[in-house]
Amino acid sequence: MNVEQVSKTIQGTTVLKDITFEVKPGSIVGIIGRNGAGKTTLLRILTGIIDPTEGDVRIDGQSIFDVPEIKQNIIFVPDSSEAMKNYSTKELVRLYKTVYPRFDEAYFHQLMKRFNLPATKKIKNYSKGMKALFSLVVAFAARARYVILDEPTDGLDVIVKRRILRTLVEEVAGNDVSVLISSHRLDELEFMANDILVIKDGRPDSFYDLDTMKAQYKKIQVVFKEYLPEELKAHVNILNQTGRVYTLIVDRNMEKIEEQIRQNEPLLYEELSMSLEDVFVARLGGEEFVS
Ligand SMILES: Nc1ncnc2c1ncn2[C@@H]1O[C@H](COP(=O)(O)OP(=O)(O)OP(=O)(O)O)[C@@H](O)[C@H]1O
Repeated sequence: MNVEQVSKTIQGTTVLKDITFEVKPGSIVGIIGRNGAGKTTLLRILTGIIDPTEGDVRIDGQSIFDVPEIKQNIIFVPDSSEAMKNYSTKELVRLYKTVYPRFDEAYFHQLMKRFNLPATKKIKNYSKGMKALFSLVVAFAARARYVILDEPTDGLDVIVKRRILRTLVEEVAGNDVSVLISSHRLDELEFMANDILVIKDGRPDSFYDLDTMKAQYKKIQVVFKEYLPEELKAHVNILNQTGRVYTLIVDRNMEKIEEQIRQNEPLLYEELSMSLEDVFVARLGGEEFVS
């Protein structure tokens, strides 16, 4: 799937601007950004629910907006199953079969059994966890090549969460499905995503494979004799400060800053490993993260 310079303006406001990236077959792409950055709007465009103001989304070179059948390759799992609530499992299977001709009923029943999901007359009778699992069962049974998930583990207990994440990883590995996930759970994305798209105020901030992204920064723990020198404050991200102990994120290219830190003869200077959460703070943190 190729997302090409997608922009969206809603009521005169630019919600997305020039988003371009590629989803490779069999990969998991995590979409991260602060609240209101435009993630859900982007997912809705990628699914063909709303049109972009500019740009295109193509699968095998064909636009999902020009060739409606192409949308059979994409399934969207929204963050709520509200739309399904008054349907029975049977009715939903029938419905999905009309939209997704490759819907695999045998696989559907296999997954229902695996998750101990009973058939129900109304989806609203399911618990929150059951609803989330059911949405996933339907999505994978549809045999779409691209599964798009908005906050798939929001509000779920740890057991259900793990089952969902494991199923996602298995599907990608076993069936060559590609998954796009918008999530605030960076620890979860870190465990499974190959690539990460960072959106900042509707604009692409970066698109990297996770390892390259982490390699761009250095996380260091440093203890100064006094406090962090003023001249450094504007050039580092302070992740944490306890007394004179600082955890900082420094851009790898900012050798001058590192040199300046060392010139202050810190009592301790230690490199730590970067997490995706650290990258998020470094790229999107802004002022309020700096103490
Ligand atoms: N239909 C709409 N009408 C007006 N504004 C909209 C509409 N849809 C989205 N927006 C605006 O677009 C911006 C991006 O919203 P979006 O829901 O895509 O963000 P998000 O990154 O998914 O946020 P969150 O992480 O909080 O769910 C917000 O400022 C929102 O108010």
